[in-house]
Amino acid sequence: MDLHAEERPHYIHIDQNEFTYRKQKKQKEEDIAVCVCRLDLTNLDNSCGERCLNVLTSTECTPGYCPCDVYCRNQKFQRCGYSKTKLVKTEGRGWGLIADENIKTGQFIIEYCGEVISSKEAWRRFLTYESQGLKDAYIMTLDAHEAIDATKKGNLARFINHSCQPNCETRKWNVQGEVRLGIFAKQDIHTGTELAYNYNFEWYGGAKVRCLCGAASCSGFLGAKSRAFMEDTYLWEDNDDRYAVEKVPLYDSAEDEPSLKLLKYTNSTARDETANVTNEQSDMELSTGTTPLSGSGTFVAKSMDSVPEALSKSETIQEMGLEAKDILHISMLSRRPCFDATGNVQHTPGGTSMNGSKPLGCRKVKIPAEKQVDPKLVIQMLSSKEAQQEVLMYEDIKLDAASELDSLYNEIRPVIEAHERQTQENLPTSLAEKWIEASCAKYKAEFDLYGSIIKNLICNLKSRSSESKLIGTDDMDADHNSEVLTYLTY
Ligand SMILES: C[S@@+](CC[C@H](N)C(=O)[O-])C[C@H]1O[C@@H](n2cnc3c(N)ncnc32)[C@H](O)[C@@H]1O
Repeated sequence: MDLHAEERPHYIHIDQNEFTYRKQKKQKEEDIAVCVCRLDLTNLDNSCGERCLNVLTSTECTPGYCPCDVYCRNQKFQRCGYSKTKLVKTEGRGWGLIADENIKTGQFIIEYCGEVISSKEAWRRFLTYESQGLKDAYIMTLDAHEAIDATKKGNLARFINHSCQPNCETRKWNVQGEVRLGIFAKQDIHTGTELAYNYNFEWYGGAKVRCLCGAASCSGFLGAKSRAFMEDTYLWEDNDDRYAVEKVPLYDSAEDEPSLKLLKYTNSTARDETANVTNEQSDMELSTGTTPLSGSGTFVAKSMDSVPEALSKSETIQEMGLEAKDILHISMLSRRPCFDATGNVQHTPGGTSMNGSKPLGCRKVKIPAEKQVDPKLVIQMLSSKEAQQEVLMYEDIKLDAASELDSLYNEIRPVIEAHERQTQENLPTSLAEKWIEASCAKYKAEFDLYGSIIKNLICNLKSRSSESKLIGTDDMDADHNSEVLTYLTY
């Protein structure tokens, strides 16, 4: 570092996160993800490269368990495999970090290290630092429950400044059971270029810092989309039209984040094709933003980790007419098991981005009604005993699968409650696997039941119409057939 000693910023350098409010997790052997890469000493570039199953799910290989052994290239966080960077003094933005080599798109630059603390503690520290007059803020969100504070202890990543048009981004990786925050290149970066990422969503820095990034699309403030910005009741400076209320950007998490529409479970009649839901309370959404609750009936959670937090909002859930297990069920089944490119947490819901959408709660949502088929009624329409027995058998299997899933939920409940008390234990992989298996079994049972109903109704229809042609009772069967056809249309 080309700095005079007296100018050097004061902080304690650490290479690994420190755990001050809880113990670091010890990964259980059964939870270690082992990839299927093959060590090829003649081509070491293949050792846990971009096609490694762990790399694809943003999980680092665990030393001693990777088939590529010491040649594994997927342990960059653990081995501090950083890009070369240099600390420099910027104009107006304090210290900053520049690239000290050419960096390629997607390249890991550095881990954001600091003290891992609870979100509650993060807010407490943020207010304390602010009251102490600390100008620079160094607390970043890790997940829905935790943050990293690099104010007193950290590494060079703490010097990376914010830009509204950044060349870097944050991504979360799973390293031996802990989530870790890394800074990655969003584009090719030439040596000597300042590194910057967008602090939005992740930053505990308040709304009072004017952004000097100089980008044409600059939002005016640091963390303009952060929770702090939205909640802060700061009195704007007089005669400064950058602080004019109408110029303060409105935050709509749906514009930036993938979201998942949760369909409300309805007991609507089979003839209801769709329901146009304008009632705000019927519009429920899981998205990946950090804002906890925005708008009545809108439910925003950050990640799989947030589901339990989401569940604790029991009032909202009751308003929605949803049971906690329904939410867990839907969210668990709709996750992609990887981190997304925008740096959001692993296992984000795989919904679509909703650019240009109206503010939440005002949108009209077309929700298809769930159609109910009663197998007992279907059985009455079937003339063959075998057909009736087959449908009954599949119905039994479906009921068993549903009750298996319900009882498994009771096993998962303590983990959810632990999350709510913030003494969090992650859901053990074995239990998560059981849940997925039980969910799949239930879907298969439903598929088999409805498949059997369709097949037997069609056979019934065909045999009745050929019989009635033979004995001339076409009209008598017309009513019955139209009833069957109604069911088949469902
Ligand atoms: C994580 S620190 C970055 C390193 C900091 N510049 C330093 O000297 O230690 C975040 C602080 O840097 C400053 N900063 C970062 N990006 C900025 C920007 N685009 N405009 C103005 N200030 C910025 C703000 O004071 C912010 O609280």
